Amino acid sequence: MMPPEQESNIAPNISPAIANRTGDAEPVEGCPVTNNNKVIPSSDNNNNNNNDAIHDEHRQPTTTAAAATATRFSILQQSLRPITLKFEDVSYSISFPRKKKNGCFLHQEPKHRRKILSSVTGVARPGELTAMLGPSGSGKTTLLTALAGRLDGKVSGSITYNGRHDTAAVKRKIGFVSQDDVLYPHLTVQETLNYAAMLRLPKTLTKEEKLQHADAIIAELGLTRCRNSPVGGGVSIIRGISGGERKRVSIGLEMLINPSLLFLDEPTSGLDSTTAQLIMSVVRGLARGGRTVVTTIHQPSSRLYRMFDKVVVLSDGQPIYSGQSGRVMEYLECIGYAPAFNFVNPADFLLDLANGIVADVKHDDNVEHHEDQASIKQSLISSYKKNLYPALKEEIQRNNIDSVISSGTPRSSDNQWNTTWWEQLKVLLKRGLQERRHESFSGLRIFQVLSVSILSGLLWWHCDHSHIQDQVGLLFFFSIFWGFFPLFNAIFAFPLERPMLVKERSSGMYHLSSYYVARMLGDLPMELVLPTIFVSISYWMGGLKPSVVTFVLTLLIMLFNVLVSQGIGLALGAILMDVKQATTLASVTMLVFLLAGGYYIQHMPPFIEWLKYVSFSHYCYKLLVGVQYPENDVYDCGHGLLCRVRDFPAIKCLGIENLWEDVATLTLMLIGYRVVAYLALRMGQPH
Ligand SMILES: Nc1ncnc2c1ncn2[C@@H]1O[C@H](COP(=O)(O)OP(=O)(O)OP(=O)(O)O)[C@@H](O)[C@H]1O
Repeated sequence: MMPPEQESNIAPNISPAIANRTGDAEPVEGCPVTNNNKVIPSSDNNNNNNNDAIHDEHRQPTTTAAAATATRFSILQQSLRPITLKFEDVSYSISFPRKKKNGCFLHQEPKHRRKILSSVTGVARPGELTAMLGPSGSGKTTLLTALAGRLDGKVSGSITYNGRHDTAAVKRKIGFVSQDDVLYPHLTVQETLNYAAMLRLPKTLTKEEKLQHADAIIAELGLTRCRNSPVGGGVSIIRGISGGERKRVSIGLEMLINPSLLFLDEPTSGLDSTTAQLIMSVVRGLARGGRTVVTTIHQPSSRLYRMFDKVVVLSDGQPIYSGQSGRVMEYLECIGYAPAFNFVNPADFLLDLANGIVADVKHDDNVEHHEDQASIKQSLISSYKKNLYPALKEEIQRNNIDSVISSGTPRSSDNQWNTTWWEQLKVLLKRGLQERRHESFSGLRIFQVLSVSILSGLLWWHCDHSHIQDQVGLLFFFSIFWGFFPLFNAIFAFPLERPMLVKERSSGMYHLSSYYVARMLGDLPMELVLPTIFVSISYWMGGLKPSVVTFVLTLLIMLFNVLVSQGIGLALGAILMDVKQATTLASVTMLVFLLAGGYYIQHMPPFIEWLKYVSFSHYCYKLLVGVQYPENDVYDCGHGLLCRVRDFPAIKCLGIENLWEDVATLTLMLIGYRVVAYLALRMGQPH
């Protein structure tokens, strides 16, 4: 292992041979292919040089790209810190509740455990591209997520980064490209990378340098042509850039920080072979730049397979090979699984074997061959344990000593946020407003509010002051409509943004509090403008008190109501993180609040009367009525008599006494629900 000062001076484009400085493992008796320590220049690997250039017809002239790349490297070169990833006996299980029969568990334990990963061992070094192969469901994604320190639940075994177990110290040096592209669909490619650059690049860089860096990535990934197109996709399936371009944007987001350790989950899934080749060339170029790159891949072509330096092959969560990609066939031949043809794609051959299929295996009379799939898999697992595992362990043990000596203490900058809290808030707010501008002021929403306000204005058209019952009906409608509407909008906020939040928080991009405040502030324009339009129309059409002061107070109460209702929606969404469940619960809650609001039932049985005290609609309704009908307000109650409005039965039983108490209760609710939403988010997110 290199001394630290030597490590940190590795230029981004160092050769893998320089990056790999480790001792040689002893060959294990029986099979010669056990040297996992070096990138061996096999004929396969030599061919890879042809792939280093990115063949992209959409790329900018090389001079632009080269200049941009030079800028990028000069800005971030010092942040590249080679990381050796070692994983030893990594195992992972999940537990499921057992099915009940006649109310009883079939087995003694109420849960059963399923092993997903079993004792996976390997090493990935700077400059190397390591691929995880295996059939679908073999545990590749689980292993990748565990290695990136992002797997929920307990992972047994040891995972170290330069000999250290602590992911927090290297969190911001790790890039993770998930299988599904988690991107904002309405932002353009340029905006996506610009905002990420503003959040992820160190505060030592100026805004211009950050944007310049984003430009360089766009050029380098051949995204210049589509830089101003929306990313697309998402739940509403917006038409945007192609799947391959979207994948490149995802990779670009991770390239921005010049990660020392890059994980990619099936970066080529669903892409044509040329685009897959292009993406893997980019990935390989990143590895050759001194990064440690680990990727899962489903069914690589032989061209792609040749790009890998190492492979880890899984079968039902158990490793059957872990080592040099170029020597896998030699190893398989040695353990009696020689291919029947000369030109076989090693990846196909490996996947067949991992599935327990030996159709393409040369028949050798001297070697005993199992027929059933389970025995074949078992035989491969046993061979791995006998031939490869001891050498891997020995290599890890030997290098552990070097790593501890060479890794030194983590840099203080590794644990710091890249940007200040205020900067995060500003960028997140701007990004949120830009992303949600369509949904916030969509024509449909405006139409919805306008039509309901005009309809209610017509229904209550110039309602006479003596028709108290009708007027309080309009006020109650105000409080209920603007209780439902913002609540159901707010419910979607966190469940829909969860994947993005988890992804960005896992990368240490921002404080949860800055995100939370930005999200709340970002929603305000829509939450406040629409009710203002509504009240302005319905109030005057409905013939409520023609006083500007009363109108303004009514509007303020409505806006207050909207904020409280939004808080409940945010809290329900954050607690349940499931739109369907949250919507169901919200409907029940609002129904209860509506019934207990004080309009429909004036004399509730005492044992259930408490419901009205938790209903924000009740307080809002009381305030609206209190403002509309001051203490000494009178109405014509027949026979030429004038009666006090507050003595009207529907108002009297509301018990309007001290309106400030209602304001205080609503304020408590306003703060309380938001605190609950924040705490629920915090508990469900990476810290
Ligand atoms: N949280 C979970 N709950 C239930 N099953 C899980 C969970 N996580 C993983 N599994 C199961 O573990 C196995 C491995 O899953 P994983 O996603 O790692 O496989 P994979 O090799 O990446 O598959 P693919 O190539 O299809 O993406 C699968 O059978 C999957 O169903």
